Amino acid sequence: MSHPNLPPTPSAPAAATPPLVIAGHGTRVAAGAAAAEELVARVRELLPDVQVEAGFVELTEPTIDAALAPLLARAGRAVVVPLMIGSGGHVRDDIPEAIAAAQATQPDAAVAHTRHLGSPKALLAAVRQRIDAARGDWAAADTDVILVGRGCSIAETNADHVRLIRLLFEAGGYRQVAAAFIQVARPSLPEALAQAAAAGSRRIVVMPHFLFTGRLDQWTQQQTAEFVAAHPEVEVRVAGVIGACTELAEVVVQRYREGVLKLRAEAGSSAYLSGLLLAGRRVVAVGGGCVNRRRVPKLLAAGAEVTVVAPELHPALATLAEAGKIGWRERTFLDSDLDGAWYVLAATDDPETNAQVAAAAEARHTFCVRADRADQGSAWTPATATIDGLSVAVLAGGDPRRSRTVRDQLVALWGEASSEVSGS
Ligand SMILES: C[C@@]1(CC(=O)O)C2=NC(=C\c3[nH]c(c(CCC(=O)O)c3CC(=O)O)Cc3[nH]c(c(CC(=O)O)c3CCC(=O)O)/C=C3\N/C(=C\2)[C@@H](CCC(=O)O)[C@]3(C)CC(=O)O)/[C@H]1CCC(=O)O
Ligand SMILES: NC(=O)c1ccc[n+]([C@@H]2O[C@H](COP(=O)([O-])OP(=O)(O)OC[C@H]3O[C@@H](n4cnc5c(N)ncnc54)[C@H](O)[C@@H]3O)[C@@H](O)[C@H]2O)c1
Repeated sequence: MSHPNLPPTPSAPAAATPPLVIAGHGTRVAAGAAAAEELVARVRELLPDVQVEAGFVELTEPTIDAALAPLLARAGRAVVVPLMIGSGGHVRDDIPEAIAAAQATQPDAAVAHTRHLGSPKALLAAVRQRIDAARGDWAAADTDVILVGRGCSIAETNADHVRLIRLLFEAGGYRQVAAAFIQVARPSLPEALAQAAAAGSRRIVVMPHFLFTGRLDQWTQQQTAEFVAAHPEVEVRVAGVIGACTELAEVVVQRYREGVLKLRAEAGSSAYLSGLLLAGRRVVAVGGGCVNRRRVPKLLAAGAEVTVVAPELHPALATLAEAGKIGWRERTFLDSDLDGAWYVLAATDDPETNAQVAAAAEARHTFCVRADRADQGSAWTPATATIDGLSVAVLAGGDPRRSRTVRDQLVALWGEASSEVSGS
């Protein structure tokens, strides 16, 4: 089922492949800039149908807004993935500001700014490979690891780094794993090295937990060299940075896919979902057949005062009429039936009558569902369920089988979740 006023299906090419901006930090170090380019090339290989560009917060051209603006002009939307391990000021402030600057040039364009990279399993595996490559012939159980992060003024970001210490310790079988920060936060790398040596460590791998080589990596090497010169009794090896590896490219692609979903979710629907409180309000259902037979009991459950207009009624509706639970006008529809109505269902088997009902409702500024023509009404009926006071309503842009299926899946999920909670 498809209608001209409905949003495009997700399989339309424009929806499937919004362009991607990989938002990196930028560096003064040529090898670091080259690694960023290599990473972009790897992501392009993984996403052959997507235009992939890089933009940088500082030090490397182009800026994020300069990379993003032409993509928004062309495609009207884009995904921005921060090429950053932690969520510091760049992710929280600089990238949103750059996005806002690009959007100022294309006010109607949609941008999905995804999560930062974090430390998913794939990246952690790459970190372990770097540590183990540096460790070489040393047994893991004899090796201490110091994981060097950038350091940030935001405590949560530093805490994320410390969390990795535990994960690496559990996964790697090392003697000890400790955290250090190259800037802002403590312990500094010299402090962490001194502490490890004082605690008896004789073999230490220093892991610069940075994406690419750059100043932070250079400082890590310098500070380690100074420590080694002063402590000949301790052997220290410095591991390589994460680098433009497949694992990193795959995490970027994963973030991109999350961004595409976000764009689709934000694109919205031509229906604005709302919960109608109909208690004590008059609702007119025109037609006494199968469709209204399904819908009228739900309207009654919501407390609506329902009047059905139809020459004949489905037996279930007739029972309700006999019991005085609904009003019944035993005839064909008249426009005046809608006087005083808050909500209207046009569900006869005669399209002309349904059109007349919809027009009369429109003239009264009353919302009206047209059961035979999704595109001609002013409201749609979702597939619904209410369990323990939680209601779900699913619309599928006029595809009721899809909304019913998803509703049923949500109910099943809800059942599983509640049985987990109750332990039954
Ligand atoms: C979800 C549900 C809610 C409910 O009704 O409570 C609902 N339809 C349901 C069932 C159902 N609908 C149809 C069949 C028979 C055929 C089949 O099996 O496919 C069955 C099955 C049956 O009757 O058993 C056919 C049909 N439906 C519409 C058209 C006209 C058109 O598309 O233009 C035609 C073709 C008519 C023709 O051929 O002339 C239109 C609409 N139906 C909607 C809702 C709205 C879209 C909501 C959304 O975005 O999903 C919308 C646009 C307007 C509206 O009516 O509100 C409910 C499942 C609830 C549940 O299971 O609890
Ligand atoms: N939206 C949906 O979920 C859905 C599902 C199935 C069918 N449909 C569509 O909705 C229409 C109605 O479906 P149904 O299964 O309820 O039909 P049905 O044949 O069971 O019932 C039609 C009803 O309309 C009444 N009617 C006919 N002319 C009328 C008039 N001028 N004034 C008042 N009442 C009048 C009849 O007396 C009967 O009660 C179908 O023709 C079909 O196009 C919609």
